[in-house]
Amino acid sequence: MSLYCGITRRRKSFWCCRLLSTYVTKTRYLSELKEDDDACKKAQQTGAFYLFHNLAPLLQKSEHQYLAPQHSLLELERLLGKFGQDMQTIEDSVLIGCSEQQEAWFALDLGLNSSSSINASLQKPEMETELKGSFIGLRKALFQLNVKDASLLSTAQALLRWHDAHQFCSRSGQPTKKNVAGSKRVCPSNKIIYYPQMTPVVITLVSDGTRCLLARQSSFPKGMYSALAGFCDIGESLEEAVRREVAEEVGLEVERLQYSASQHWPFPNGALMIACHATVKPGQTEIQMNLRELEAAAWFSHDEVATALRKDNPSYQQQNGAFPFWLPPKLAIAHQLIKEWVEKPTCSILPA
Ligand SMILES: NC(=O)c1ccc[n+]([C@@H]2O[C@H](COP(=O)([O-])OP(=O)(O)OC[C@H]3O[C@@H](n4cnc5c(N)ncnc54)[C@H](O)[C@@H]3O)[C@@H](O)[C@H]2O)c1
Ligand SMILES: [Mg+2]
Repeated sequence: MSLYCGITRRRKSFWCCRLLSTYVTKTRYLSELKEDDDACKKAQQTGAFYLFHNLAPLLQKSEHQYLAPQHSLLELERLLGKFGQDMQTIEDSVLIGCSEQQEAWFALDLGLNSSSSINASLQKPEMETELKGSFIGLRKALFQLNVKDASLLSTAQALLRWHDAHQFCSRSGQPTKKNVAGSKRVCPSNKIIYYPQMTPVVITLVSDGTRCLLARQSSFPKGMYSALAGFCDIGESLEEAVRREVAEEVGLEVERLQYSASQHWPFPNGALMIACHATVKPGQTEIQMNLRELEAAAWFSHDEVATALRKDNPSYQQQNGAFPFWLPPKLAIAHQLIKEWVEKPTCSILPA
């Protein structure tokens, strides 16, 4: 017994003294900032701010891509002062991450119609000149950002949007108050805590063993086809959501399902995209398209898909008036799912 205790003690001290990895240190720092308002306020002093206006991020154009500039608290205070804005606006900022050196990153929207920023929407062009950038819709800019900025700005936009839409307690009707990091809102009258939410969405690449099924909605850019996507219903498992969505949209029953990857997606209101491969029952490949949801759906050969993957978004129209077939850009999980199938078409017919 005593020997056992000795080993346990030695192990414990080993774990406590072990140098934590940068990732673990960073994660724990962020978790501390979410729980400790004073620590988070302190982090703002040395932190960096990403600016938004009505949920459009401030961006600077650099050759073929956009860059997301950072601003210090001092620069932000100077900007707010110059435009006669209330310094309290800074309290609306939300924590979105930190660097490896533990410089905290925040996002702040200068244009949302909270009481402290009511005049800001009038000053957008002047602010853009002052900040040497433009506030550009994320849908337009997302695919011209590097992976780090795309991920940070997607998180930031989803969090800012959630706070803007959850200003009041749904039970008491009283204004809710955010913590400094913006990881929750609390109703002062009944202490109900609201946490930011995202909606689970399944995205499925259906295969019949040799071909894959791609579809388009009328709202997609012309010529672009993607895997089948759909919001999970309440109470559903991931598997049930995939089966239902495929049945609803193209009238087919899938039988084998394999999880591939997931991705946070900022549209329409912050979704967790869960990507899967699935196969249809042998011989059951006749598409019965749901016209309320889709404009077109078809089976595509391996060659057709592999060729389309190599092309960028073609903005030209063919002579017959049709638009060439193309696939979602690299950053979208749909692209990754399709690429995975092209590289290994059997990935969707492995036993689940
Ligand atoms: N990142 C990617 O690669 C990728 C690819 C395709 C689709 N998507 C995303 O997936 C999302 C869902 O795809 P879809 O539009 O085909 O879904 P869908 O097939 O479930 O159809 C959308 C309809 O579902 C209903 N709906 C049910 N729950 C909803 C909820 N929580 N929020 C909004 N609408 C809800 C609405 O009537 C809406 O019109 C899209 O918004 C799109 O942005 C992402
Ligand atoms: Mg759909």
